[in-house]
Amino acid sequence: MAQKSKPVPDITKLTKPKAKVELMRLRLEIERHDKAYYQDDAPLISDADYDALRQRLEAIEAKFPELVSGASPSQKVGAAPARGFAKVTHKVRMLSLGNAFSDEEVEEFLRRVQRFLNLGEHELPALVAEPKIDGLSLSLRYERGELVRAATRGDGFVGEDVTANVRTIADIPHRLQAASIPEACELRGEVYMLKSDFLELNRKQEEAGEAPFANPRNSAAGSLRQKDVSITASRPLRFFAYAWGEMSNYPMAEPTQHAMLGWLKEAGFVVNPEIELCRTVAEALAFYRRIGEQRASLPYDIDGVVYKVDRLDYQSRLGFVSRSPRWAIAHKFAAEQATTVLEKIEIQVGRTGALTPVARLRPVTVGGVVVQNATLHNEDYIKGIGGDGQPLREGRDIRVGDTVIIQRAGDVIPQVVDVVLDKRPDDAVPYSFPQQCPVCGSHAVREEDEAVRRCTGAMICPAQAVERLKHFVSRLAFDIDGLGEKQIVLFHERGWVEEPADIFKLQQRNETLQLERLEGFGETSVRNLFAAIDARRKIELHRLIFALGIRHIGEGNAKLLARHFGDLDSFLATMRIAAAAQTASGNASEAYHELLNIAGIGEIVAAAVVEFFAESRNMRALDELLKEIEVLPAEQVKRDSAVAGKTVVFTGALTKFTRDEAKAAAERLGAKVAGSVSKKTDYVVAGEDAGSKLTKARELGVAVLSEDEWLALIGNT
Ligand SMILES: NC(=O)c1ccc[n+]([C@@H]2O[C@H](COP(=O)([O-])OP(=O)(O)OC[C@H]3O[C@@H](n4cnc5c(N)ncnc54)[C@H](O)[C@@H]3O)[C@@H](O)[C@H]2O)c1
Ligand SMILES: [Zn+2]
Repeated sequence: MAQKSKPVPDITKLTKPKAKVELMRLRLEIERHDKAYYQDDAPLISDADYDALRQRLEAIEAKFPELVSGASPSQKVGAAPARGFAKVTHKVRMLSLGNAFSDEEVEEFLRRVQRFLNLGEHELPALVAEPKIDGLSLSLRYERGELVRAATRGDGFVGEDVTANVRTIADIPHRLQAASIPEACELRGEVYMLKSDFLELNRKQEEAGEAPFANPRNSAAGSLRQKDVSITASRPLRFFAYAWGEMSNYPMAEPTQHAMLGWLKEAGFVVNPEIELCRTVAEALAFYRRIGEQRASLPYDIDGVVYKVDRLDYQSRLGFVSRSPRWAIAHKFAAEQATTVLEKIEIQVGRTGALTPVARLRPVTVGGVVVQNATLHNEDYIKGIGGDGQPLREGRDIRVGDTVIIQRAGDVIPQVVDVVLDKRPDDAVPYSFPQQCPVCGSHAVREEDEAVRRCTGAMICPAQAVERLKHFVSRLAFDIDGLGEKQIVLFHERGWVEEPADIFKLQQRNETLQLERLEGFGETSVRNLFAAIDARRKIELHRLIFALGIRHIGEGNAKLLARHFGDLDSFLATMRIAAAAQTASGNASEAYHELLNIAGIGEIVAAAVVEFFAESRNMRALDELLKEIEVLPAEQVKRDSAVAGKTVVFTGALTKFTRDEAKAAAERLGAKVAGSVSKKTDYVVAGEDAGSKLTKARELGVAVLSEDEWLALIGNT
């Protein structure tokens, strides 16, 4: 069923120049999705939509083979290793797999194999049929039986070094067990996560306020590719072994795919228990159907079946073409779909204020699972507009009462993919997306080029409250000793702190609240907490601005605003004028232009600031807060200091001051503090054990100062 159709040029009518342009467009789009999927573990589209892009590219290349270049996605595997990982060059390249979507394509694959090997029409090579696990492939190098290195596939040539992470996976032996062990071997397979473990992990992620993963595959990839190994260790990763790369010698006289699987098991690996050796195409296809029926009830996600020629001598004769072996093929499953009625559209407000539409469905079974809710992504998706502004579903919109097609494709979260127009009730009306947050009533806005509409009630929206309050007390904001995330969650749960001003009213209300009665809060700690809160009743302007939780206002922008306006009154006065002049089509006030003219503040940031102040609910909460605190004017930057206008990088362990102090002092003197060394850097201040930044500074000839030299330079000895 066509789930998505864009007005893309018809392939049969493409001229060569047009095809060239279209190939370029597809290549860029596929590369963008490859990066999101392989490097960031956060796909932007479903696998089915991604596969459709690739199929289109391949169809055009088949028509114009002379346009195939080495840069085409049809010639490449995965994506280059992400930054931050050491690189490992694979001794034997790691490949992808060709795809078959029908029985005919599988039969065609076998005929190709027979022709290539010069076999007779009835001489069918045996095939090993394996479930295609939806995880990420991993290569494990063993020397004299010891695990020495583990790497991801990367772009097939070079992968990411994940040795330390892999040592935390129980399914992967540190030492091989088998009777016969090659001197050196590289064993391969799939890292994956059980569906149940994935759901549990996502539940915990949500509780901790982290973004949930889209599906078990991304969750496994994201968990393995962690710089902090203890995070990997805490994730329930598993591994199926099914392949190998370099083998100094085979552990058996007549190696075959199935014998090697037996040996992998003997060596201590988990081998998938469903795998079967098939003698005929009929047997292979029967395996595909059986596994297809079991798919929903298997504890892990699979997206097809892989058939591999069993004899290894055949495998090596067959070799590979561009990105996949000739001796294997992946027979993919269709996405699981079902039809049901959309009963209601509800809007959920996320912790960051994003309004997400969710379809409430008449319950229906999709691939063995009862589905009652499905995502509708965003406002445009409901209207029938895609991320690129082009029509989706030929422009069909989605309405309450519609009969809809829903799909689960590798993704655990089902989605509504299409509408059956013939069944649309006569009285169905286009859905109108709320312009107000359903939780707090604040106006909700969409930024230019953003699909998401967000609640602007940053200071008061209950859906966002906990996140905002945590932000309010965070280190760069109010930074109150003894009032961390844990206490905020607790106070919020009890209804004691709903908005920032409440924090400053705790002491006054304590006769009724009686904080000292809470577990873990003695009299002393409560007294200390109140003292710490009092100490923050005087706060610098930039900390206050940062603490408000305005979208796009991080520490840097908060400082720009604070320095520009100098004190709270002039900041607020300008904001009020700008907010009053805010209209749907823009803002013509001088106040808004003043904001825009601040170096470093762009349109998106300026608009977000004004939206915040245009919401009266925020203003009320801010006024409440201001009754409790005194805001100190911004320290004026010295323009005549020795380091004014210079760019400084601090590196290594500093002993005379903390990083934050160093940064604040430098900025007060008009210097810019950067995170990395470049030609534009004026000074590198190196503490103890300074590493690559120091090396880079020397290479580039940037002045390197000790802490004392720095203090002397800024006249602070
Ligand atoms: N949604 C997106 O944006 C997006 C982007 C990129 C890729 N993808 C998805 O990723 C997949 C393409 O990735 P690919 O190039 O790795 O190809 P592939 O997943 O189709 O096939 C190759 C991979 O299959 C895996 N595999 C699992 N079980 C196996 C077995 N028993 N034997 C051999 N291999 C087995 C291996 O990891 C191997 O690398 C597609 O499903 C595609 O939809 C999605
Ligand atoms: Zn809200």
